[in-house]
Amino acid sequence: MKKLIKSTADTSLSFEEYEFQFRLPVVQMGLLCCSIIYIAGLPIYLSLFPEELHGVIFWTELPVVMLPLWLLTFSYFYEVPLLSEVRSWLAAYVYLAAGICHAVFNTLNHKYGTPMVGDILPMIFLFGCLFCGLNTKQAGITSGIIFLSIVSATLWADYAWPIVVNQFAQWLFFIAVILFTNYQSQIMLRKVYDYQKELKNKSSTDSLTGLLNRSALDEHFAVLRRQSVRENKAFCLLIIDLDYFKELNDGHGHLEGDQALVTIANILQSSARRPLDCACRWGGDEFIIIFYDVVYEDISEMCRLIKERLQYSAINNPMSEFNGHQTITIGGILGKLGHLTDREIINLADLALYEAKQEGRNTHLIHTYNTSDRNKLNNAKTENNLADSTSSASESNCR
Ligand SMILES: Nc1nc2c(ncn2[C@@H]2O[C@H](COP(=O)(O)OP(=O)(O)OP(=O)(O)O)[C@@H](O)[C@H]2O)c(=O)[nH]1
Repeated sequence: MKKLIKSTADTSLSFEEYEFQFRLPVVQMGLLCCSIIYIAGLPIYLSLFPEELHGVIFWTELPVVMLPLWLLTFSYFYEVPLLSEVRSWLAAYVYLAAGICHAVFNTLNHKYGTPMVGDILPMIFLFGCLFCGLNTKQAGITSGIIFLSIVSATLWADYAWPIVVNQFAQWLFFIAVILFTNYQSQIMLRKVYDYQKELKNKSSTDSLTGLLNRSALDEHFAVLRRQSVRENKAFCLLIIDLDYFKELNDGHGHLEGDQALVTIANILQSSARRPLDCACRWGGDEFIIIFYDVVYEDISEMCRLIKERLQYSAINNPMSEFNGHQTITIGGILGKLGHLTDREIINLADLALYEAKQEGRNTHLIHTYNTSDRNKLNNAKTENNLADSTSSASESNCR
């Protein structure tokens, strides 16, 4: 059996999971205390009222409250196969059962002189609403039912009115304070969660283009490589470099240069659509895009589409030989790359980019990687470009 994670909550989780992780130590402590009190109280109670070993109170509380409580406590310390929703409903049930048993038995005690069961209700309220991590709605409904059972039992027991009023005021006070605290803690957690998420987004994206930055790419790489090894699937990493970008900056100014970077970033972002695909700004005028579970033909077509879309966006570059349009050069590596390091994969793509630049701009070159030889690149495939058959400059670039 594996112990439940106790580390600080992580914002990649959903809010419900985050809340569960965050409250876990408090819930565990609350449940442990309640379980110990029930266990420790048992011999004391039985030594005071030995006849109860055959009595209704003991034999009702044991299966109805104590065993579920111990099971619940156990499930919060160890990863037993309980769905989190089932665990939450079990908590609501234990709270209800403990509260109703308390109301009924204390009333029986008053009316018929049965043995006392101890005044632990305030603690039960605490454990049910706060420590068991019931959400505010569950806590409100269960507390309301317990309160009604106390009202009915107290009225049925014919307590004197001042006692009844005093008791109701106490329970109402407890319920109000605890529900309010529960609600506030939920709101506070939500704010912390949103804030952490925003911080994480800011620290993982490039402020100019909104694409992932290098550190986010590292995280993505780790997931991607694991998945690629597990599923024995290929993926492709492309490095995209703007051609003569320095000249665009010099000719049209840095603001226009920035706009060109945003345009290409948008094109790349909309090309990486599946969950394990990702687009990232690698730095300066270089971008990385990853496609998971693809074959050479898909990638080749994707490169063609990206270049075509860039051409339609009509960014002008004074140095361009292609109708004055800004162009890009792409180098990539495709294969079952999961066993390589991030650095090795990027170096292989960089090598392809370098070779593509040597051939001339506005091209793409994708190497395919053979897993049988880590040091050898096979089947180098060079492709060409820009499908601008009307441009003589483009034609001269075809190989
Ligand atoms: N506008 C703008 N320019 C940037 C940014 N980051 C880097 N650059 C510029 O990008 C240019 C990159 O120049 P180089 O690495 O020489 O590349 P290049 O001019 O595209 O030449 P080739 O890649 O060989 O075609 C430099 O002039 C940088 O100043 C940015 O965030 N905004």
